[in-house]
Amino acid sequence: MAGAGFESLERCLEKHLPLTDLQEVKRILYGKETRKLDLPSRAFEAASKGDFELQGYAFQAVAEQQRRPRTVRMGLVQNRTPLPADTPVVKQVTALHRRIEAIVEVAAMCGVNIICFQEAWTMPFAFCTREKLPWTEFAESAEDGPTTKFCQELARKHDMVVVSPILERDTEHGDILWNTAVVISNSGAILGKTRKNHIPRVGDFNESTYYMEGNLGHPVFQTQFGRIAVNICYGRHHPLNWLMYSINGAEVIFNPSATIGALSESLWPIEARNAAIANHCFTCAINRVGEEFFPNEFTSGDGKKAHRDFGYFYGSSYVAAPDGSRTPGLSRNRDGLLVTELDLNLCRQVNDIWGFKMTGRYEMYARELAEAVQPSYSPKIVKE
Ligand SMILES: NC(=O)NCCC(=O)O
Repeated sequence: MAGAGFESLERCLEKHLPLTDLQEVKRILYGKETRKLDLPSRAFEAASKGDFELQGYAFQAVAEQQRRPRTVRMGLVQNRTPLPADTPVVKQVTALHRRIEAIVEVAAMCGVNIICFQEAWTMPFAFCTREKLPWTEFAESAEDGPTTKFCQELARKHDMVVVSPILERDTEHGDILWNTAVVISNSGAILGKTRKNHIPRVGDFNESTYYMEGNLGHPVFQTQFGRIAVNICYGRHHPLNWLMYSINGAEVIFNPSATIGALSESLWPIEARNAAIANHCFTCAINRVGEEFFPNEFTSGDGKKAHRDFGYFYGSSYVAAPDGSRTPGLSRNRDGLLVTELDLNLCRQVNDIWGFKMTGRYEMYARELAEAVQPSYSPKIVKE
């Protein structure tokens, strides 16, 4: 399994393929080419000084007669946890706030309107350990926790919508924990929150030890820069989850994630991209980077020896468009900011061409699914 040594699929192709082959391979693998964004040189300088990657691409839509282009810029952030997992909790959170603050400064230089961080961005991904303390101490109120306050400051300062996926402690409902994304308007007001609907029970992703499936449905947030939704990590394996955000009107669906190479790397380029195609919307797939080590050994329930690491988080964050095109990914081994310019008019344009909403036969599936979930249901298998 490749670790930090393998930088990215794109670099590998660029290194080994002759230019004409590369163009054809990219056309087939990535769809219509995304234009490189002309970002300010001071942004690249700041990124280089801050030791993170900066890439920018634009998706284009056709000019329409009756609608002006709805051009917005998204920022996707992927990062390592800067301090070891056994550092005191507040120090870790503060270090992550400082790291993100620096990246958001660069996003602001690049004119980003909406920024999204990775899943549970204020903490190491400690759910593999199945231990409660100190990990549950990373949980915060979505409404007035220190991280939400920090993000409100960022939003006001930079006139930017901030999507902040955190471990939430809901003090109004028995102090229970949730895997939540807080959506903060560019005014600094909290627009609302949304919760992870599908909880993994796979490999070391022992997340059901900590929280349950979300109970807020599929909210879509109307921001000044378009309608957005958040499908957190493992939710990307569930096509109906994407569909419901889309049915509620999402034009852009973020997928803040934490996933490792051994489990999902070959699925990663497909799932969010397929969701963009199937739902006539943009999707933004974000993954964390690097390795995380925990103080106590844990087993993975696979008969192998106990260990202290989670595996390799492979970054590779990218954006996919409704026409099936996608940006190259950020690297597998560095912190990064991916800036993308989208014309949201592309969603309706592709809908008019492919018509998946029109041909989706949702009433047929609603009826059949309603029958299929009844305990008395038996599969309709035709036998000789
Ligand atoms: N964080 C999370 O849900 N990870 C599950 C693994 C995956 O979906 O790739």
